[in-house]
Amino acid sequence: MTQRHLTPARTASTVPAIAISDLSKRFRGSKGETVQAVDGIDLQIQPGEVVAFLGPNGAGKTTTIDMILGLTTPDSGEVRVFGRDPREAARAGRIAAVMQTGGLLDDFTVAETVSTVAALHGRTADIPEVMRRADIADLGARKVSRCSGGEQQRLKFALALLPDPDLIVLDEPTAGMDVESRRTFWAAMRADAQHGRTVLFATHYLEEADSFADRIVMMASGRVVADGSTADIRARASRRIVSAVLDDDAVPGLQRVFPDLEITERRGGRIYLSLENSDVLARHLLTSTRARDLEIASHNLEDAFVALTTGA
Ligand SMILES: Nc1ncnc2c1ncn2[C@@H]1O[C@H](COP(=O)(O)OP(=O)(O)OP(=O)(O)O)[C@@H](O)[C@H]1O
Repeated sequence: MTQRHLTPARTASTVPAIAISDLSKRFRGSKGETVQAVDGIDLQIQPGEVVAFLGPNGAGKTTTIDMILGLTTPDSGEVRVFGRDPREAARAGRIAAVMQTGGLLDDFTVAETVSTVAALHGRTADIPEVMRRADIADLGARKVSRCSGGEQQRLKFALALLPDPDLIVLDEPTAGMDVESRRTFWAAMRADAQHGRTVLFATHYLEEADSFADRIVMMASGRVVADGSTADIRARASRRIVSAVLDDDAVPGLQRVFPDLEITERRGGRIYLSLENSDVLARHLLTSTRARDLEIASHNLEDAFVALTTGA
């Protein structure tokens, strides 16, 4: 008997898992106004990366994900998934999604749900392994309606694994779950990603992005406001913020001296600045500019997130 097994390790490929160029999408708001949900983003995700899309409500994460899945058509720009049109990639079983809501039938048991979808994909031989990977092997007899939110999401994760996709996209898969369920969900997902599957997930939780992603892409107001390895973003977040009362006309000079300088905020005549070496910046401000009332404050991850995503 021939059986297809879930691929244990994927071969490296030079084609990006996701290639997004100058992607935009507008909607008509409830009062007839134009909402620029996604505003010209560029992004490449390589095979095997585990990437978190992090951003506040309305940042454009879901709209971007919908375009990656081929559920929404861009107004302009392009999305390619493994070099193909997203719908073609989905038809070829290369991409699967775990969405926040919907998609399950309450009256089915967990096992019935998995077998029905497995039959559709011709993958019934993989059922035990998929259930084990999604950590639902002990829940087979339970009705979907009796499963907790976390168990239902793990079931959806199992269904997403059935076509053995190269890319899994999860849109806030743990929204509303308690800490323990979130941990179990991500442990299952993380173990699976170690086999080389590419994973893109949207989340509001910094801590989740930090624990489970190799790379964080922060979105705000339809734009990518930060993109780096989890370690980079953490380093940026742990930078100190130097603030001072400073005349506006001194700012261009500062930017010439420190090309990497970030202006994180201007409030009440005070300017808030971030540079990798805050000592050098503070010394320069005090000795070479008319800056006064200088303060240096440390920046936690939450503050960094707010500073980066408010587009300051
Ligand atoms: N179908 C639609 N019609 C009108 N406006 C929409 C539609 N879909 C999204 N928007 C708007 O586009 C913007 C981006 O929404 P999107 O859902 O992509 O953000 P998000 O980052 O996923 O937010 P959340 O974390 O709340 O899910 C928001 O202002 C939203 O109200």
